[in-house]
Amino acid sequence: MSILITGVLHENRIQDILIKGNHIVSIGNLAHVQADTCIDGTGKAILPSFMNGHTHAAMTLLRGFADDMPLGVWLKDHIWPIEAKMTEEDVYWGAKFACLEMIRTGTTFFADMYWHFPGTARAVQEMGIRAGLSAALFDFGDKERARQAKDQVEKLYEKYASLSERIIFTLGPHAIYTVSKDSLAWVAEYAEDKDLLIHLHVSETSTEVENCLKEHGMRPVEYLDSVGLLSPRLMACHCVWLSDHEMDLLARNHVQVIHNPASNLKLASGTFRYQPLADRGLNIGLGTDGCASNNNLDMFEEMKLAALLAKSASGDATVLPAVDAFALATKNMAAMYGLECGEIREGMLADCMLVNLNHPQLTPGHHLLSNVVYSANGDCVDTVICNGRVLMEDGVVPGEEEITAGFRACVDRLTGA
Ligand SMILES: CSC[C@H]1O[C@@H](n2cnc3c(O)ncnc32)[C@H](O)[C@@H]1O
Ligand SMILES: [Zn+2]
Repeated sequence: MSILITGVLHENRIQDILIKGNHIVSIGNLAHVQADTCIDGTGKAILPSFMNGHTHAAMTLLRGFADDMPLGVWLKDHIWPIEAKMTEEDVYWGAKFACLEMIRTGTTFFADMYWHFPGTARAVQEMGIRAGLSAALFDFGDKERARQAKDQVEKLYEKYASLSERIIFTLGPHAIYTVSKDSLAWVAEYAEDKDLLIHLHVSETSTEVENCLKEHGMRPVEYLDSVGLLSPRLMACHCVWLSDHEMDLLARNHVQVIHNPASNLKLASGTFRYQPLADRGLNIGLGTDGCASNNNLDMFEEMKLAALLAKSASGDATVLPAVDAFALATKNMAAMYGLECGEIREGMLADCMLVNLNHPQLTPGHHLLSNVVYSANGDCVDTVICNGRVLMEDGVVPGEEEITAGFRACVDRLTGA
């Protein structure tokens, strides 16, 4: 199958783009080329689609369910009790609805950590999107729970590690306060053995640091180092409360960091220090976190918040310029997952979006990436392609009504409405 996008803005020039199979094969004047599908790119710009580095997709079910409280209370008193009632079917519809929102707002990859892994995997398969799905692991220090959790991870690995070219299987130990030292060490070994990435919440709140100091006599990143978890395999989410020594440890071990600006702000977790981490050469990506702490999956908003926070935290308006904020959501994430996407170039995977240049928030067009980062939102996205397949054209995602109905039915059942 081939797709020809004609007359689209790419790197300040009007060009044609040819996609064959799942790759971008040619960029230039392609007036002579025939393709199975033709998309008129007039008045549009092509950009790499976004990659959401940390979310819990099915938490769309809990959007607006518990707001305006700190992480500990939010998780223990509100989120975990209702999550305990969720079925695989709920997670499937929650994740499908999340995929719909992501596609509509220009995202074609998400890194997920959630319960009922098969539900999310099924949604990803059906929606045509790409994902890094982590097998969640919790044991709360209980030996029997740890045994069961590891068993479950191994079973999921057997079934999903090579199931689909669009799913990357990863490990998801939740956090140092919910996973025992033995299980964290097991995760490090298993990841090495099976060549897997690890997705973990790290140093999200000051309480996490205080408790770690009390229990282990060291700070969270030092503790992770002692357990053997620091390596380029680790995608450390949040990373809000880091000492200089912890930043050095992350850099020395080439750990990858995911910034979650909206969630950190909403839960008042603290301020991510972008510049000191960037100065150390760390690869930094961007994520929304789940819909119960954001409360949407729009990566445009996330880029803007990341840029504004970095400037404010450093007192320097030159920090995290638009082009770098865009990289957080695209090519930095692609590097993290070893995917050849995140840029529009010949030979790259055909994961891309067309934005509507006539949208007021992209007008006037002095500088496209400035507009994309500081002005636009998901509403500016017109067309989305993932792995060479059109998932949305002219703002239409096929099957949207059915997905919304299935999703609403789950929310009603879950909340007894
Ligand atoms: C094992 S499934 C993931 C688990 O994480 C919870 N969660 C969502 N957002 C956060 C956050 O910001 N910090 C810690 N844990 C979070 C989610 O509700 C699931 O229970
Ligand atoms: Zn999270």
